[in-house]
Amino acid sequence: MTRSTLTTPPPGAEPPKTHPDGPSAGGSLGSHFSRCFGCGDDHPTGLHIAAVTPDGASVEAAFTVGESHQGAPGLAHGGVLASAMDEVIGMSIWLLRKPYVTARLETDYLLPVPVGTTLHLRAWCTGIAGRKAYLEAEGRVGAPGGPVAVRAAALFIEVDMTHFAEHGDLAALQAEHQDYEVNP
Ligand SMILES: CCCCCCCCCC(=O)SCCNC(=O)CCNC(=O)[C@H](O)C(C)(C)COP(=O)(O)OP(=O)(O)OC[C@H]1O[C@@H](n2cnc3c(N)ncnc32)[C@H](O)[C@@H]1OP(=O)(O)O
Repeated sequence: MTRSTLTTPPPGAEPPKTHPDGPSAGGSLGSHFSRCFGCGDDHPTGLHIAAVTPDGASVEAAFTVGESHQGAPGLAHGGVLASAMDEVIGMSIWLLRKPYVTARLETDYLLPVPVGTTLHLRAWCTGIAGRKAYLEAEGRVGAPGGPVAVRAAALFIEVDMTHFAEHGDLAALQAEHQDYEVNP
């Protein structure tokens, strides 16, 4: 894909080290927050993406484009597809059990995606350099080996829990993840 230097691991980047508390090969990831637009079960209009990890290091999910995801008539909105990419990439970095946020997301749209299409999504980490994580994702039409409709590359930055305390609603996050501490 067309990927900028900002989302390309620099020389010396290390492979990701998955956390022992993360799901093992074949396990489900679950939602990181019930009201998340990408994965939350309680979000009324969200994407409801549910992922598994085939190997403990990458994630896979299926996302069916619905009526509410249209941009042009009958076709998926590009922003919705970018959201799906962001979500599975975020799920894949959560295998490290450290909080990261999206700093940069690059997306290539290779094929139009009609309403009713199931996209088979996959995301993985290509390297870690300090607080920076480099990640990629793809969405294939109809089957895990189908044609690639969307590709993405991302730079995620590791933050600490004060990021959510200062800018968001840490209490809501901790209500679902009692293990998070603001000052671990
Ligand atoms: C606990 C579970 C939580 C799960 C969360 C799931 C989230 C799902 C994914 C999302 O949707 S996250 C929501 C969308 N993203 C954001 O709201 C992030 C908004 N941006 C920020 O909060 C800050 O800009 C950020 C934390 C990313 C960085 O700010 P910092 O002050 O911590 O770091 P700094 O600006 O010093 O940048 C650190 C390094 O990253 C680089 N960098 C930061 N932003 C960049 C960018 N956009 N492009 C390229 N490089 C970037 C920056 O140049 C620098 O490189 P060097 O160390 O080499 O100097």
